[in-house]
Amino acid sequence: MNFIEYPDADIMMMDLANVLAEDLTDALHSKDRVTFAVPGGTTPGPVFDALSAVDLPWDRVNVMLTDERWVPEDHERSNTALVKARLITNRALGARFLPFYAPAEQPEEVLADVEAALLGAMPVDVVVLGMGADMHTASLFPDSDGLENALAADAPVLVPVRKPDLPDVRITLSARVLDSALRKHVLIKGDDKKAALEKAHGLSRREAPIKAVLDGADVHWAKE
Ligand SMILES: O=C(O)[C@H](O)[C@@H](O)[C@H](O)[C@H](O)COP(=O)(O)O
Repeated sequence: MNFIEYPDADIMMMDLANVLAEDLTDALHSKDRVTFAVPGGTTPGPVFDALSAVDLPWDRVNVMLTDERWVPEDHERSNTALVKARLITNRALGARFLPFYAPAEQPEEVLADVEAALLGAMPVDVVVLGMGADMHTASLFPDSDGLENALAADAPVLVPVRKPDLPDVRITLSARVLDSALRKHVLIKGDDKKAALEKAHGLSRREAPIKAVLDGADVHWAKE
């Protein structure tokens, strides 16, 4: 793990957008199409804004989430809506978005079809991940139903996750899929998340799921 500290969050967001543009360009030198996985949440928006303005062959880029809340795209908590509004726009409008959500009460009803549509885009070439102060990443939440499956060496590509304190069911790329990405970036802000990352080193993957993706990852941190 490579920990990179920035003087402020704005500089971090711009720098990460530039690094991601380089990573995607490098990946595109050796593949016709590349796959880019991005998180939802409140942190990555400014990176998406900056990256969407970069002149890349976006029509050769598959974009998918690291995880999604099981809600329709018009729901305020939809990560799909966030990515379509702030990343797949401007010069990146031509990127191909591969959705995780499909109209069904529960993800298990459509999981096989959703996952089948992703297989052609595997493996993930470049991934950006967030992290919570509880040391979750994507939707790999400690003490959640689905975590064991999502952490398994033979896990499927997508895993449903449920936890009583989550407002909705989640669907997440499994740890093995996230960890196998060629380039891994973790984007975090604030002292609480820095402390959580330090605490994670002494814990298991079940207690601190972020540990499942840290080998070889660049962690980008700014105070605020
Ligand atoms: O669906 C999501 O919310 C994200 O994919 C999730 O994994 C996020 O990255 C962390 O929860 C951090 O969220 P913040 O950036 O809002 O702190």
